[in-house]
Amino acid sequence: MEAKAAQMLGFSTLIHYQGIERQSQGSVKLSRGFREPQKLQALVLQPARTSCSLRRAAPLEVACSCENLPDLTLDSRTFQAPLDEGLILKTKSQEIEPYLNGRCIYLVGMMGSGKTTVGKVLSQVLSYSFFDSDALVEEEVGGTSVADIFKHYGEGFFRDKESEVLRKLSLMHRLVISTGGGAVVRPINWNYMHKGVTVWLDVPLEALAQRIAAVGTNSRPLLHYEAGDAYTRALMRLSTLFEERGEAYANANARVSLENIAAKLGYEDVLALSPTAIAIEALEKIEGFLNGEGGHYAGC
Ligand SMILES: Nc1ncnc2c1ncn2[C@@H]1O[C@H](COP(=O)(O)OP(=O)(O)OP(=O)(O)O)[C@@H](O)[C@H]1O
Ligand SMILES: O=C(O)C1=C[C@@H](O)[C@@H](O)[C@H](O)C1
Repeated sequence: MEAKAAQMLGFSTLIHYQGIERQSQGSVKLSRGFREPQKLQALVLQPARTSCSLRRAAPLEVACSCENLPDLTLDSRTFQAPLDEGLILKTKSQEIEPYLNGRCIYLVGMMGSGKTTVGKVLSQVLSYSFFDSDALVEEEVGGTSVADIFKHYGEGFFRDKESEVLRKLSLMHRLVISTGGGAVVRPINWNYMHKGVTVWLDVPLEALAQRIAAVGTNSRPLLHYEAGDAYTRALMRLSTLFEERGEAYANANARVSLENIAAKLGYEDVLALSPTAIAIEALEKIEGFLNGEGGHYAGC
């Protein structure tokens, strides 16, 4: 099945993870089976803990170490595998979709963590509908923006509306929901969200601050205080919020750490990760959760 998948994805070579030695970041040594440097378009397969899983091929520097051949290091750019993330995403979503049984996916995470961006990708690939709970609150309050709701009615009023929106959503199926960054603070909201599968997008605060500084804080009232440049302001406020909420996010069924994805794929900067790469990781983590639920899902 793995060979078929590699062929389907257009890779000429399939390398099992056990057959390579990691040299340094982004570089591997092929320990057997490669007699000479070849023009590889390699798919590296790394068995996931719970089921076989297609790993994205990171840029590879290939070194040959067969008998009679000196180790050779080849230019990683020459051997960078084409990355059909879209196809991997589709394959993974088709694998797990039946086991979700229509349960909704709730994305939780700090402001700017990508819940909306990644949520839309997930909803599309799972053929689910997408909802943003902040947008639903705005509708409930006659089209008033979140910033104006905070300003005119206060945070408590907003939180009540948010809980009401989550209660209504918990009665529905086949939705991906981007929740408000603070939805995790009220225990009652977890009662609603745990009707589905909850996924925490865990993004380093510095990266969040960079994203938020780029778009401004006007629509994010809880970030709209401190003096200083936009990045420092956002970082200070995010740090305080995260101290209050870190534990609450950890209630989610699955944690998607952008730092972990970046390390796996050989990126130095989490901001370089595409929404698709993050969505693939989210599906893999959801798969892990479904596996742990009591053997309902055995993967491939
Ligand atoms: N993987 C990504 N690559 C590039 N830009 C991204 C990525 N994820 C999110 N962004 C950008 O970061 C900003 C915040 O993302 P998004 O609105 O999806 O986050 P959010 O978690 O829904 O935020 P909030 O809770 O504040 O509504 C947006 O400008 C979005 O385009
Ligand atoms: O982190 C938060 O508390 C918030 C995040 C946004 O999504 C909005 O729900 C609102 O601005 C509050």
